[in-house]
Amino acid sequence: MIVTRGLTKRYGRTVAVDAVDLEVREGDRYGFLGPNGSGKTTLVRMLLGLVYATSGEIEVLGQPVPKRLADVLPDVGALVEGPAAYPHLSGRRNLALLDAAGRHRGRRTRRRRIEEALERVGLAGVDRRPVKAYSLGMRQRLGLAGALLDRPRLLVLDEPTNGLDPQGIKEIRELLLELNRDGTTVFLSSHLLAEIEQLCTRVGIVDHGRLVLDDDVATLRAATGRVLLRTPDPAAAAAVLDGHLEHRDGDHLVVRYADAAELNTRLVSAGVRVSDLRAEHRTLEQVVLGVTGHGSDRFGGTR
Ligand SMILES: Nc1ncnc2c1ncn2[C@@H]1O[C@H](COP(=O)(O)OP(=O)(O)OP(=O)(O)O)[C@@H](O)[C@H]1O
Repeated sequence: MIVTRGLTKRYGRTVAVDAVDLEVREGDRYGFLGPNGSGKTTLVRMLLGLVYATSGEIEVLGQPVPKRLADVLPDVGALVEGPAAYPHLSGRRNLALLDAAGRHRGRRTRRRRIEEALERVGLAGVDRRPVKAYSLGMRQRLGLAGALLDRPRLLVLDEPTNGLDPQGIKEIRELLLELNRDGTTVFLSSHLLAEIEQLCTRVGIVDHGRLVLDDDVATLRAATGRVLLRTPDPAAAAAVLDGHLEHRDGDHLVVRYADAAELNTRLVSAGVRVSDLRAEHRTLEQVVLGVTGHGSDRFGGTR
């Protein structure tokens, strides 16, 4: 759906995007994660032909960009850096103009397309007030509605939840999940770890313009081989688990054990009561820390 090879963008001495090889496959929910200033917006703009690369290649939907941009754009819904809209017109009017400018579709069905798009982004009840009276969150939703008018195969979204409150973020996440279930590939950039962790199937981590990691979220979050255990009988548990015990703090035990279910059986058969037991998984934050040395202070783990 998206392939880049050696994609580079320089602004004078600043290398905003540095030799990025990216591959987004059909059906992915791909999160492009990086701290502010790491080059996310520049890369997104290059994908959409808004900025020319200094060097490297881009393919979107199998076509070279920017060469075949006109063929590609009708199938791509995009939202970059705060959506543009005519501030003195209503949201519906803005969508009508966008729809008219898009690929040739019947005027008679325009109203339905607009109402459907507004409905999907939670703006169905919006009145006639001009966009300049909208909150940032409403503008963001309107931008998304615009990106959905064409029922795109691919959505490219730069920080789509910027300016939204937690409820708004959740709604956008659910919307993107639903669109993805219906077959839309989603590529989004974000500096929010939690957002990527909750939404994405794949993650690319960018730091100072370089792609430092690109993998399935499930692989990154694989079990560590340790089990976190809580028991009212810690001494008895420690005796049973001789050789496997890594750490003990009161009734909390950290055990090196590959199979959590088997460990549970072993404890219970030995008469050790278990109040909590779970396989430990790496968090995305630990993964990010491992490859960049930066934690959620730079990545915005929470809002
Ligand atoms: N038009 C430009 N002219 C000069 N430098 C630029 C330009 N656009 C971006 N840069 C520089 O390129 C680097 C990457 O910027 P970019 O906006 O792509 O990062 P980002 O990860 O999207 O950050 P943010 O989340 O803050 O938007 C930064 O150092 C920025 O200052």
